[in-house]
Amino acid sequence: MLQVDHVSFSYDEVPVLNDINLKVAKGEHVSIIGESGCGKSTLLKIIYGLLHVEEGKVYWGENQILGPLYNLVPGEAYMKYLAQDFDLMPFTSVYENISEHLSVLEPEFLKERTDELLEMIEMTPFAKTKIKNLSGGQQQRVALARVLAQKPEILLLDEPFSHIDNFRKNSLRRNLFAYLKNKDITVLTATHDHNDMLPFADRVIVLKDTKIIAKDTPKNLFEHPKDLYIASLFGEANRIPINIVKTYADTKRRIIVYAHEFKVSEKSGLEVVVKGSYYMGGHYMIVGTYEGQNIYFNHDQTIEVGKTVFLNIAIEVINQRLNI
Ligand SMILES: Nc1ncnc2c1ncn2[C@@H]1O[C@H](COP(=O)(O)OP(=O)(O)OP(=O)(O)O)[C@@H](O)[C@H]1O
Repeated sequence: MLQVDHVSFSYDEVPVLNDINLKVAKGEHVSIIGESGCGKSTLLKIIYGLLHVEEGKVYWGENQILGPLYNLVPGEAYMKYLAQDFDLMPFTSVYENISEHLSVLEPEFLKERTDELLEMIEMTPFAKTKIKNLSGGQQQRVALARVLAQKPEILLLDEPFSHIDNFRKNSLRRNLFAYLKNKDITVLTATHDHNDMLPFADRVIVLKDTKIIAKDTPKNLFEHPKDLYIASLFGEANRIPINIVKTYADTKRRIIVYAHEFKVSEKSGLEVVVKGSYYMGGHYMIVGTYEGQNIYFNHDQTIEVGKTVFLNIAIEVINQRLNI
Protein backbone atom coordinates (compact mmCIF):
# COMPACT_ATOMS: atom_id res chain seq x y z
CA MET A 1 0.00 0.00 0.00
CA LEU A 2 1.06 3.57 -0.71
CA GLN A 3 0.52 5.95 2.17
CA VAL A 4 0.84 9.72 2.04
CA ASP A 5 0.71 10.89 5.63
CA HIS A 6 0.07 14.54 6.57
CA VAL A 7 2.23 15.92 3.74
CA SER A 8 2.53 19.67 3.29
CA PHE A 9 4.75 21.36 0.72
CA SER A 10 5.68 24.90 -0.35
CA TYR A 11 7.79 26.26 -3.20
CA ASP A 12 9.75 29.26 -1.83
CA GLU A 13 7.29 29.71 1.02
CA VAL A 14 4.27 29.57 -1.30
CA PRO A 15 2.10 26.70 -0.01
CA VAL A 16 1.09 24.24 -2.74
CA LEU A 17 -0.06 21.24 -0.69
CA ASN A 18 -1.43 21.33 2.83
CA ASP A 19 -1.92 18.28 5.07
CA ILE A 20 -2.43 15.74 2.27
CA ASN A 21 -3.47 12.25 3.41
CA LEU A 22 -3.95 9.41 0.98
CA LYS A 23 -3.88 5.62 0.97
CA VAL A 24 -3.73 3.63 -2.24
CA ALA A 25 -4.08 -0.15 -2.12
CA LYS A 26 -1.93 -2.50 -4.19
CA GLY A 27 -3.32 -2.76 -7.72
CA GLU A 28 -5.64 0.21 -7.22
CA HIS A 29 -5.95 2.97 -9.84
CA VAL A 30 -6.37 6.43 -8.37
CA SER A 31 -6.76 9.61 -10.44
CA ILE A 32 -5.68 12.98 -9.12
CA ILE A 33 -7.72 15.76 -10.68
CA GLY A 34 -8.05 19.49 -10.29
CA GLU A 35 -7.50 22.73 -12.16
CA SER A 36 -4.15 23.65 -13.67
CA GLY A 37 -1.63 24.64 -11.00
CA CYS A 38 -3.45 22.92 -8.10
CA GLY A 39 -0.44 20.73 -7.28
CA LYS A 40 -1.06 17.41 -9.08
CA SER A 41 2.47 17.16 -10.51
CA THR A 42 3.95 18.33 -7.21
CA LEU A 43 2.17 15.52 -5.36
CA LEU A 44 3.48 12.91 -7.83
CA LYS A 45 7.00 14.33 -7.53
CA ILE A 46 6.83 14.10 -3.74
CA ILE A 47 5.66 10.48 -3.91
CA TYR A 48 8.52 9.67 -6.30
CA GLY A 49 11.02 11.32 -3.95
CA LEU A 50 11.99 14.19 -6.27
CA LEU A 51 11.08 16.92 -3.76
CA HIS A 52 12.08 17.28 -0.15
CA VAL A 53 9.13 17.52 2.24
CA GLU A 54 9.59 19.26 5.55
CA GLU A 55 6.26 18.05 6.88
CA GLY A 56 4.76 14.59 6.50
CA LYS A 57 5.90 11.21 5.26
CA VAL A 58 5.34 8.88 2.32
CA TYR A 59 5.48 5.07 2.58
CA TRP A 60 5.28 2.20 0.15
CA GLY A 61 4.46 -0.75 2.41
CA GLU A 62 6.98 -0.60 5.22
CA ASN A 63 9.50 1.51 3.29
CA GLN A 64 9.59 5.23 3.80
CA ILE A 65 10.19 7.07 0.52
CA LEU A 66 12.98 9.52 1.13
CA GLY A 67 13.49 12.70 -0.80
CA PRO A 68 16.51 14.12 -2.65
CA LEU A 69 18.41 14.94 0.55
CA TYR A 70 18.74 11.21 1.20
CA ASN A 71 18.65 9.69 -2.29
CA LEU A 72 21.02 11.10 -4.89
CA VAL A 73 19.24 9.23 -7.66
CA PRO A 74 15.51 9.76 -7.19
CA GLY A 75 13.03 6.91 -7.49
CA GLU A 76 13.03 3.48 -5.97
CA ALA A 77 13.40 0.31 -8.08
CA TYR A 78 9.75 -0.60 -7.54
CA MET A 79 8.39 2.78 -8.66
CA LYS A 80 8.34 4.55 -12.04
CA TYR A 81 7.33 8.11 -12.81
CA LEU A 82 6.34 9.27 -16.27
CA ALA A 83 6.85 13.02 -16.29
CA GLN A 84 5.41 15.46 -18.81
CA ASP A 85 8.79 15.52 -20.58
CA PHE A 86 9.68 12.02 -21.74
CA ASP A 87 13.12 10.73 -20.88
CA LEU A 88 14.00 8.97 -24.16
CA MET A 89 17.23 8.37 -26.11
CA PRO A 90 16.63 10.27 -29.38
CA PHE A 91 19.23 8.56 -31.55
CA THR A 92 18.26 4.97 -30.80
CA SER A 93 15.28 2.94 -31.96
CA VAL A 94 11.87 2.49 -30.35
CA TYR A 95 12.77 -1.15 -29.63
CA GLU A 96 16.05 -0.23 -27.92
CA ASN A 97 14.40 2.46 -25.81
CA ILE A 98 11.79 0.04 -24.50
CA SER A 99 14.17 -2.86 -23.93
CA GLU A 100 17.21 -0.94 -22.62
CA HIS A 101 16.90 -1.98 -18.98
CA LEU A 102 15.64 -5.48 -19.76
CA SER A 103 18.91 -6.40 -21.47
CA VAL A 104 20.59 -6.23 -18.07
CA LEU A 105 17.78 -7.29 -15.77
CA GLU A 106 15.91 -9.98 -17.68
CA PRO A 107 17.64 -10.81 -21.00
CA GLU A 108 15.66 -14.05 -21.44
CA PHE A 109 12.35 -12.13 -21.51
CA LEU A 110 13.62 -9.20 -23.53
CA LYS A 111 12.00 -10.01 -26.87
CA GLU A 112 8.73 -11.30 -25.44
CA ARG A 113 8.20 -8.31 -23.14
CA THR A 114 9.31 -5.72 -25.65
CA ASP A 115 6.96 -7.16 -28.29
CA GLU A 116 4.10 -7.26 -25.79
CA LEU A 117 4.63 -3.60 -24.89
CA LEU A 118 5.02 -2.53 -28.52
CA GLU A 119 1.65 -4.11 -29.20
CA MET A 120 0.06 -2.45 -26.17
CA ILE A 121 1.14 1.01 -27.38
CA GLU A 122 0.24 0.07 -31.00
CA MET A 123 3.76 0.84 -32.24
CA THR A 124 4.90 -2.58 -33.55
CA PRO A 125 5.50 -1.24 -37.11
CA PHE A 126 7.79 1.47 -35.66
CA ALA A 127 10.09 -0.87 -33.69
CA LYS A 128 13.15 0.07 -35.75
CA THR A 129 12.39 3.80 -36.09
CA LYS A 130 14.66 6.24 -34.27
CA ILE A 131 12.97 8.30 -31.54
CA LYS A 132 14.01 11.61 -33.13
CA ASN A 133 11.90 10.72 -36.17
CA LEU A 134 8.69 10.20 -34.18
CA SER A 135 5.91 12.67 -33.46
CA GLY A 136 5.36 13.98 -29.91
CA GLY A 137 2.42 11.62 -29.39
CA GLN A 138 4.38 8.61 -30.62
CA GLN A 139 7.25 9.53 -28.28
CA GLN A 140 4.81 9.69 -25.38
CA ARG A 141 3.61 6.17 -26.19
CA VAL A 142 7.20 4.88 -26.24
CA ALA A 143 7.92 6.62 -22.93
CA LEU A 144 4.94 4.76 -21.42
CA ALA A 145 6.21 1.40 -22.66
CA ARG A 146 9.72 2.21 -21.42
CA VAL A 147 8.61 2.79 -17.82
CA LEU A 148 6.46 -0.34 -17.93
CA ALA A 149 9.28 -2.52 -19.24
CA GLN A 150 10.88 -2.42 -15.83
CA LYS A 151 7.78 -3.94 -14.22
CA PRO A 152 7.18 -1.33 -11.54
CA GLU A 153 4.94 -2.18 -8.61
CA ILE A 154 3.67 1.38 -8.63
CA LEU A 155 3.41 3.75 -11.57
CA LEU A 156 2.99 7.54 -11.41
CA LEU A 157 1.63 9.07 -14.62
CA ASP A 158 1.56 12.82 -15.18
CA GLU A 159 -0.92 13.69 -17.96
CA PRO A 160 0.00 10.46 -19.80
CA PHE A 161 -2.07 11.14 -22.94
CA SER A 162 -1.52 14.88 -23.29
CA HIS A 163 0.35 14.62 -26.64
CA ILE A 164 -1.71 11.80 -28.11
CA ASP A 165 -4.38 12.46 -30.74
CA ASN A 166 -7.99 11.50 -30.06
CA PHE A 167 -7.83 8.83 -32.73
CA ARG A 168 -5.33 6.79 -30.66
CA LYS A 169 -6.13 8.06 -27.19
CA ASN A 170 -9.18 5.93 -26.54
CA SER A 171 -7.65 2.63 -27.56
CA LEU A 172 -4.42 3.45 -25.75
CA ARG A 173 -6.31 4.25 -22.54
CA ARG A 174 -8.17 0.95 -22.76
CA ASN A 175 -5.00 -1.04 -23.53
CA LEU A 176 -2.91 0.61 -20.85
CA PHE A 177 -5.37 0.48 -17.97
CA ALA A 178 -6.34 -3.13 -18.76
CA TYR A 179 -2.62 -4.02 -18.85
CA LEU A 180 -2.01 -2.37 -15.47
CA LYS A 181 -5.00 -4.11 -13.84
CA ASN A 182 -3.95 -7.42 -15.31
CA LYS A 183 -0.42 -7.04 -13.85
CA ASP A 184 -1.77 -5.72 -10.52
CA ILE A 185 0.28 -2.51 -10.86
CA THR A 186 -0.75 0.35 -8.57
CA VAL A 187 -1.26 3.52 -10.58
CA LEU A 188 -1.69 7.21 -9.78
CA THR A 189 -2.65 9.38 -12.75
CA ALA A 190 -2.62 13.18 -12.67
CA THR A 191 -5.05 14.51 -15.24
CA HIS A 192 -7.55 17.21 -16.05
CA ASP A 193 -9.33 15.12 -18.65
CA HIS A 194 -12.32 13.27 -17.21
CA ASN A 195 -12.06 10.71 -20.03
CA ASP A 196 -8.80 9.47 -18.47
CA MET A 197 -10.62 8.86 -15.25
CA LEU A 198 -14.38 8.21 -15.48
CA PRO A 199 -14.21 4.79 -17.17
CA PHE A 200 -10.96 3.59 -15.60
CA ALA A 201 -10.16 4.90 -12.12
CA ASP A 202 -11.17 3.01 -8.99
CA ARG A 203 -11.07 6.21 -7.02
CA VAL A 204 -10.52 9.91 -7.64
CA ILE A 205 -9.03 12.59 -5.44
CA VAL A 206 -9.82 16.22 -6.17
CA LEU A 207 -7.28 18.91 -5.30
CA LYS A 208 -8.18 22.56 -4.78
CA ASP A 209 -6.49 25.42 -2.93
CA THR A 210 -3.72 23.15 -1.53
CA LYS A 211 -6.18 20.59 -0.11
CA ILE A 212 -7.94 17.35 -1.03
CA ILE A 213 -11.58 18.43 -1.24
CA ALA A 214 -13.08 15.09 -2.32
CA LYS A 215 -12.14 11.41 -2.46
CA ASP A 216 -14.66 9.10 -4.10
CA THR A 217 -15.42 6.73 -6.94
CA PRO A 218 -15.71 8.45 -10.35
CA LYS A 219 -19.43 7.55 -10.51
CA ASN A 220 -20.25 9.05 -7.12
CA LEU A 221 -18.27 12.20 -7.86
CA PHE A 222 -20.05 12.67 -11.16
CA GLU A 223 -23.55 11.94 -9.85
CA HIS A 224 -23.23 13.83 -6.56
CA PRO A 225 -20.77 16.68 -7.18
CA LYS A 226 -20.69 18.71 -4.00
CA ASP A 227 -19.77 21.94 -5.73
CA LEU A 228 -19.42 23.61 -9.11
CA TYR A 229 -15.62 23.15 -9.13
CA ILE A 230 -16.01 19.36 -9.03
CA ALA A 231 -18.89 19.31 -11.54
CA SER A 232 -16.95 21.56 -13.94
CA LEU A 233 -14.18 18.95 -14.14
CA PHE A 234 -16.74 16.83 -16.02
CA GLY A 235 -18.14 19.50 -18.34
CA GLU A 236 -20.37 22.60 -18.33
CA ALA A 237 -22.47 22.76 -15.19
CA ASN A 238 -24.76 25.19 -13.37
CA ARG A 239 -25.72 25.82 -9.74
CA ILE A 240 -29.33 26.87 -9.38
CA PRO A 241 -32.00 27.06 -6.65
CA ILE A 242 -34.47 24.19 -6.85
CA ASN A 243 -37.53 26.40 -6.52
CA ILE A 244 -36.86 28.23 -9.77
CA VAL A 245 -37.20 25.03 -11.78
CA LYS A 246 -39.83 23.37 -9.63
CA THR A 247 -42.11 26.20 -8.53
CA TYR A 248 -43.93 23.93 -6.06
CA ALA A 249 -40.67 23.24 -4.18
CA ASP A 250 -40.43 25.14 -0.91
CA THR A 251 -36.64 25.16 -0.75
CA LYS A 252 -34.11 27.59 -2.14
CA ARG A 253 -31.40 24.93 -1.84
CA ARG A 254 -29.09 25.07 -4.79
CA ILE A 255 -28.25 21.99 -6.81
CA ILE A 256 -25.73 21.30 -9.54
CA VAL A 257 -27.24 20.65 -12.96
CA TYR A 258 -25.08 19.53 -15.88
CA ALA A 259 -25.77 21.09 -19.29
CA HIS A 260 -27.05 17.75 -20.66
CA GLU A 261 -29.62 17.44 -17.85
CA PHE A 262 -31.77 20.40 -18.90
CA LYS A 263 -34.70 19.88 -21.27
CA VAL A 264 -35.95 22.86 -23.28
CA SER A 265 -39.66 23.64 -22.95
CA GLU A 266 -41.75 26.34 -24.62
CA LYS A 267 -43.85 27.18 -21.57
CA SER A 268 -42.61 26.60 -18.04
CA GLY A 269 -39.42 26.16 -16.04
CA LEU A 270 -36.29 28.23 -15.61
CA GLU A 271 -36.68 31.22 -17.92
CA VAL A 272 -33.48 32.05 -19.83
CA VAL A 273 -32.61 34.41 -22.66
CA VAL A 274 -30.30 32.83 -25.23
CA LYS A 275 -26.88 34.47 -25.80
CA GLY A 276 -25.26 32.00 -28.17
CA SER A 277 -25.15 28.44 -29.56
CA TYR A 278 -22.07 26.25 -30.06
CA TYR A 279 -22.11 23.17 -32.29
CA MET A 280 -20.64 20.24 -30.32
CA GLY A 281 -21.10 17.35 -32.75
CA GLY A 282 -24.22 15.44 -31.69
CA HIS A 283 -25.82 18.51 -30.09
CA TYR A 284 -25.53 22.26 -29.49
CA MET A 285 -24.32 23.76 -26.22
CA ILE A 286 -26.41 26.86 -25.61
CA VAL A 287 -25.45 29.73 -23.33
CA GLY A 288 -28.29 31.74 -21.88
CA THR A 289 -28.77 34.09 -18.95
CA TYR A 290 -31.05 34.04 -15.95
CA GLU A 291 -30.92 37.14 -13.73
CA GLY A 292 -27.42 37.96 -14.96
CA GLN A 293 -26.08 34.42 -14.37
CA ASN A 294 -24.86 32.36 -17.32
CA ILE A 295 -26.79 29.11 -17.75
CA TYR A 296 -25.34 26.32 -19.92
CA PHE A 297 -27.63 23.72 -21.48
CA ASN A 298 -27.63 21.27 -24.36
CA HIS A 299 -30.17 21.17 -27.13
CA ASP A 300 -30.49 19.28 -30.41
CA GLN A 301 -30.83 22.46 -32.46
CA THR A 302 -29.33 25.92 -32.47
CA ILE A 303 -31.53 28.61 -30.85
CA GLU A 304 -31.61 32.17 -32.07
CA VAL A 305 -29.94 34.83 -29.91
CA GLY A 306 -32.40 36.84 -27.80
CA LYS A 307 -35.07 34.13 -27.74
CA THR A 308 -36.61 33.25 -24.37
CA VAL A 309 -36.80 29.52 -23.55
CA PHE A 310 -37.75 27.57 -20.44
CA LEU A 311 -35.62 24.81 -18.95
CA ASN A 312 -36.81 21.76 -17.05
CA ILE A 313 -35.00 19.13 -15.04
CA ALA A 314 -36.24 15.59 -14.41
CA ILE A 315 -37.27 14.97 -10.82
CA GLU A 316 -34.84 12.00 -10.72
CA VAL A 317 -31.93 14.40 -11.26
CA ILE A 318 -33.09 16.61 -8.39
CA ASN A 319 -33.46 13.61 -6.11
CA GLN A 320 -30.03 12.34 -7.10
CA ARG A 321 -28.41 15.69 -6.27
CA LEU A 322 -30.29 15.85 -2.99
CA ASN A 323 -29.05 12.32 -2.29
CA ILE A 324 -32.57 10.94 -1.90
N1 LIG B 1 9.81 24.50 -9.37
C1 LIG B 1 8.85 25.34 -8.97
N2 LIG B 1 9.15 26.47 -8.32
C2 LIG B 1 8.19 27.33 -7.89
N3 LIG B 1 6.86 27.12 -8.07
C3 LIG B 1 6.49 26.00 -8.73
C4 LIG B 1 7.46 25.05 -9.22
N4 LIG B 1 6.80 24.05 -9.82
C5 LIG B 1 5.48 24.33 -9.72
N5 LIG B 1 5.29 25.50 -9.07
C6 LIG B 1 3.99 26.12 -8.75
O1 LIG B 1 3.29 25.25 -7.87
C7 LIG B 1 1.91 25.16 -8.21
C8 LIG B 1 1.52 23.72 -8.48
O2 LIG B 1 2.19 23.29 -9.67
P1 LIG B 1 1.95 21.83 -10.27
O3 LIG B 1 2.84 21.70 -11.48
O4 LIG B 1 2.11 20.81 -9.20
O5 LIG B 1 0.41 21.91 -10.69
P2 LIG B 1 -0.47 20.94 -11.61
O6 LIG B 1 -1.76 20.75 -10.91
O7 LIG B 1 0.31 19.70 -11.94
O8 LIG B 1 -0.65 21.83 -12.90
P3 LIG B 1 -0.88 21.40 -14.46
O9 LIG B 1 -2.20 20.69 -14.49
O10 LIG B 1 -0.93 22.73 -15.15
O11 LIG B 1 0.28 20.53 -14.85
C9 LIG B 1 1.72 26.12 -9.37
O12 LIG B 1 1.25 27.34 -8.88
C10 LIG B 1 3.11 26.26 -9.97
O13 LIG B 1 3.26 27.53 -10.55
